[in-house]
Amino acid sequence: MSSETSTIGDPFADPIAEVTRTEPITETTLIVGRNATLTLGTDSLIVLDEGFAKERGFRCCDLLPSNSKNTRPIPFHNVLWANISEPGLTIWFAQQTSKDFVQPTFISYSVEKTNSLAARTWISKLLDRSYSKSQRQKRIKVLINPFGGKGNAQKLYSRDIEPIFTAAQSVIDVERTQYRGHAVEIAENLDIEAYDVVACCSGDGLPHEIFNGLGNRKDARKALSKVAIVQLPCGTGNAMSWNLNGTNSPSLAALYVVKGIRTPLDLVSITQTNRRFLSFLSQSVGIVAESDLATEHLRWMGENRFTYGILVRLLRKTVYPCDLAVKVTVEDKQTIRQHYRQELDNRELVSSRRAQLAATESANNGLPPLKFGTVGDELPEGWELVPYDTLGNFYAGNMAWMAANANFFPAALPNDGNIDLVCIDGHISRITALKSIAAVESGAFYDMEHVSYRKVEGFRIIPRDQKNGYISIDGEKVPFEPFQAEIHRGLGTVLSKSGHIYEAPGV
Ligand SMILES: Nc1ncnc2c1ncn2[C@@H]1O[C@H](COP(=O)(O)OP(=O)(O)OP(=O)(O)O)[C@@H](O)[C@H]1O
Repeated sequence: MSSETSTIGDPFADPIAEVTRTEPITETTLIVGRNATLTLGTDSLIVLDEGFAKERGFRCCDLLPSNSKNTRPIPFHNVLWANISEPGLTIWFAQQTSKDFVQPTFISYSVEKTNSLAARTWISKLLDRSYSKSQRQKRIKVLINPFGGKGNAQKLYSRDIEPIFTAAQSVIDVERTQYRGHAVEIAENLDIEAYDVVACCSGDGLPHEIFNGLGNRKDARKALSKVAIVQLPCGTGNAMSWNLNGTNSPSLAALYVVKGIRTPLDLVSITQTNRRFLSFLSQSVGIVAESDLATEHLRWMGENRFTYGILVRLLRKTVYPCDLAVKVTVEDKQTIRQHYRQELDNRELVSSRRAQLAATESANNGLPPLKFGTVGDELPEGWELVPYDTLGNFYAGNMAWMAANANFFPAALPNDGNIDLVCIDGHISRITALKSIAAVESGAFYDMEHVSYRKVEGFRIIPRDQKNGYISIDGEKVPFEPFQAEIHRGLGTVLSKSGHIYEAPGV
């Protein structure tokens, strides 16, 4: 285990020291055997081996792209582990065999006894460069939903994911979920001192359950800040993996978990009747919820069932009347764009990306108190219920991509303390409606005049004049009843590629 994992004292301190290693690296080249050297380059380990030309002395699957006859680069990002033992020095790395697939392999060289101290020092520098800010040898609780997606999560785990974790010397503990809601119970009872990560081999359903299980605990805030929740995409909806790692490939996602940077994630409290629960992805009322949840009978259509559901409703000009009160933080698109662009260069520390705790609150407390109360309370001061008689689409997002190619919330940020809210009137022309669908994919959606896009801290929505309808929270159906939402800045923790933005194209 890396020596950087100590969190003694402040339970909200990130276990990964937020330091940039600036020590000068004087010895970057290691001579291995008579005819080979290993050099730490700018982004890659450069393997120079006279034997490559003859294909001798290089004990690996040997499918690396070749720079020259004798030289092969291995990007630091792909280096999983390195060690020295009796036979010599071995470096494990994830080898890209196609655009969407990596698999672990290794190179191995003998090292002279007299050179072993230098080799150990060199390995330590190699691992520093390969892991940078990411924690090494993460302790991972793996959850597999045997029924996720097409029911092949177990197969994907064994074939694509586990070998990467093992080669990276991760400490793994695997459990299969047995029934709906099982992951909530697992998170409620998890020994949070024993794990750094909960990795869900599933769609977006299991991460939703884990956030909620941790949120139900007496030490919710500590648990949510200590344990990072990640998705290894094995479901039908894999929005979490798309947003945080830009991929739907289980093996690439596994590599990103190994190299992931701890990132605080805003979470949203939802109150409905007497219940309070957490949402990490989206809340929708109307067309999006209905197109997803009311088309279960069309599962045979695959991903097209959602588009089909939307088209049918758009052509019928379906409306979803409601009363809506919103606590807006940024109203106009140009200011939102500036807000987003500022974040691109923001290298703020993990600790300051979480909401500050009031001095009186203990780190071990449960969920933060609700600033705006519950849906059953009087409207908070300054909020006003506005009737929306012809609302067509109410869609609130905490992440950008809602599915592959569905970048509904291009200005969404992991921890800016805002929910992005899109509202569209249901009486727009059919042509405009159809253009909007195409625009979501092309990226032109945000700037369309009829698309209202706001950043908000909370909202209350009261559907009316409809007997039955659909409300979707993170893709899960909840009762068709009024609900209120409120954001908590950086309450949760995930691992991401960048550490501060989503992988979807922004604004
Ligand atoms: N063994 C199980 N039997 C039945 N349901 C389960 C089991 N394990 C997990 N679940 C439930 O499956 C649901 C969907 O999970 P997940 O998101 O992983 O899959 P998905 O393929 O994206 O599914 P969906 O398309 O239904 O959202 C979750 O609500 C979870 O509680």
